[in-house]
Amino acid sequence: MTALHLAGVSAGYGTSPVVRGVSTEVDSGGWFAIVGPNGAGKSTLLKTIAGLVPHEGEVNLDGAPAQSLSRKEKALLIGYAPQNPVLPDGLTVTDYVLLGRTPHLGFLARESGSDLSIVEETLARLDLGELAERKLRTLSGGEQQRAVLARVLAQQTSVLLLDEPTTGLDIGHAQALLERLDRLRREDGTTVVSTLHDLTFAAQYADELLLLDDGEVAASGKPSEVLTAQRLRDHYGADTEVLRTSEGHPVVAPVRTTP
Ligand SMILES: Nc1ncnc2c1ncn2[C@@H]1O[C@H](COP(=O)(O)OP(=O)(O)OP(=O)(O)O)[C@@H](O)[C@H]1O
Repeated sequence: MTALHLAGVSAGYGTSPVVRGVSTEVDSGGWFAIVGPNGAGKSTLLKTIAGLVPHEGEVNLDGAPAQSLSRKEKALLIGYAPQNPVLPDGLTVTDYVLLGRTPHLGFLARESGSDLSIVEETLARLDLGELAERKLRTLSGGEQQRAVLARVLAQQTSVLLLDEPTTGLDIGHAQALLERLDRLRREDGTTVVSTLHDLTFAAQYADELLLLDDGEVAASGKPSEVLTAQRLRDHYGADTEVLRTSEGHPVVAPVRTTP
């Protein structure tokens, strides 16, 4: 089943669109990574899917045009974690992650014991259990990033839109998070759409990559097809070698050009 369908999507902030003519499909339970150089329009495309930037063309979620869904319907379907979220710094980690349960509550209803256990379990999974009662503003950058992802995971949506989810995370926490997302899609059929600067991580976890450059699709397909040294030179201006792991996944290694 198709979780996300884009046809001829153009979007931006003013009169001239930042993203132009993007068409693609993402299967339910798939992992789709949007990659590309700084300013290519990756975050804009993700915000467009989340309904935060006006667009032309078709954005369909689970077969329904995104514009036809109410705010609540969208919040039950899509969890969106922005790249630089504004954090309400007076809140504790637990209270903040509980906000992810809001779409599941009835009008004026308070969170139930089951909402609290979902939050507790999510915090434990993201290695935040010991920080549960800490104020958000006292957390390190990587801990805050994990709290933002915990809020989105606690929302328990079928589609996750994650803007650079591994930014600020050390290699171990980044890997643990990506593994967690991978398990979610395998066990619950959650669809993951993420931007990722780390192309080696993108190649390990995503089954499809969309390479954006200057707002347009420069290439799309399996990571091993998209990630070539020539493309990385053409679109990032980077000198790289594309190596392979023992399992055959591409590893993008930057190569020093000066002697
Ligand atoms: N709110 C905004 N108003 C006006 N222009 C914006 C806004 N947000 C982004 N842009 C512009 O749109 C273009 C694409 O930005 P976007 O954040 O989508 O790129 P990106 O590929 O996610 O970049 P990065 O890798 O640096 O995070 C950039 O030129 C940026 O300056």
